[in-house]
Amino acid sequence: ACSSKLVFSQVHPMWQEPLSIPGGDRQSPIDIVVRKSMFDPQLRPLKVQYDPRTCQQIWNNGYSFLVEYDDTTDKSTLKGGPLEDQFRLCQFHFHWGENNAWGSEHSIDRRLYAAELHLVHWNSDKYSLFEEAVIEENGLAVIAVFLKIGKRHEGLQKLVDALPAVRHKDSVVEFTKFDPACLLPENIDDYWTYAGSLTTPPLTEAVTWIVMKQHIEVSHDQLAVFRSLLFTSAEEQVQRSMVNNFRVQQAVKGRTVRSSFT
Ligand SMILES: C[C@H](CNC(=O)c1ccc(S(N)(=O)=O)cc1)Cn1ccc2ccccc21
Ligand SMILES: [Zn+2]
Repeated sequence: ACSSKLVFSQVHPMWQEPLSIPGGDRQSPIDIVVRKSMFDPQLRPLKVQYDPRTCQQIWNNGYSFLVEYDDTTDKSTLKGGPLEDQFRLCQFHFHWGENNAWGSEHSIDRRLYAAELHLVHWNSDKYSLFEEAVIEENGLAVIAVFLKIGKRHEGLQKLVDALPAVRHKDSVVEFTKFDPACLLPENIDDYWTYAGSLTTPPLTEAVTWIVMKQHIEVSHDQLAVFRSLLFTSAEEQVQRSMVNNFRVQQAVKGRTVRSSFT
């Protein structure tokens, strides 16, 4: 689905930032300054209901690898938290660095993590397709979870084992019965939320971001397999490792980041 043309510079950041962005006052990612975030007692607990049977395939689209879900019915849904409507899971993907020192898109008081998981949902109460929702300001909700290097993540291993099959851009492999809830931290009640955008083109300002306070741990070797993926397709002469596929941080521009916890 991501047909947008990306322009790569030799050194990261991964793509040429466009000269102007529609609106441009609610871009993502950002640094979350904890002491400037506002506790909002009206934020409710998140309600996550994922059905592993809706898992379909893994796809290397040249900027990350996506695990895609059947979003033609309300089987894997997200509601509650800052959300007024019900949202449908359509895919999840990650962003990571060339080493463990950086790789996440968001940061907490400037602290970067080795990688960041994005679970992408669209507003199925208001729209009938992802493509419609992606251009609307209340169209998308993305849960972000930081990955820290530590103990091996058993649930992630099934995904890691499938990655060599999608090494090159545009490769797809069947991938079923994966429950993305296994990638969430134990505590999903503590999060920050703010109004933002997609972090890759078309950078549309359609995303309600929900950034988890608690990270998950993955092993060094598991993350190393992410770095064995390639940005380039099998035909290209020069192969380039898929690393540093994160966007540079954007100005907060007067936005308020709310927290669900004190
Ligand atoms: C957006 C879509 C491709 N991009 C995404 O789906 C996407 C999802 C999440 C993130 S992140 N990292 O913020 O979580 C980034 C990109 C394709 N597509 C659909 C309609 C459409 C119109 C113009 C160009 C591309 C278009
Ligand atoms: Zn992302």
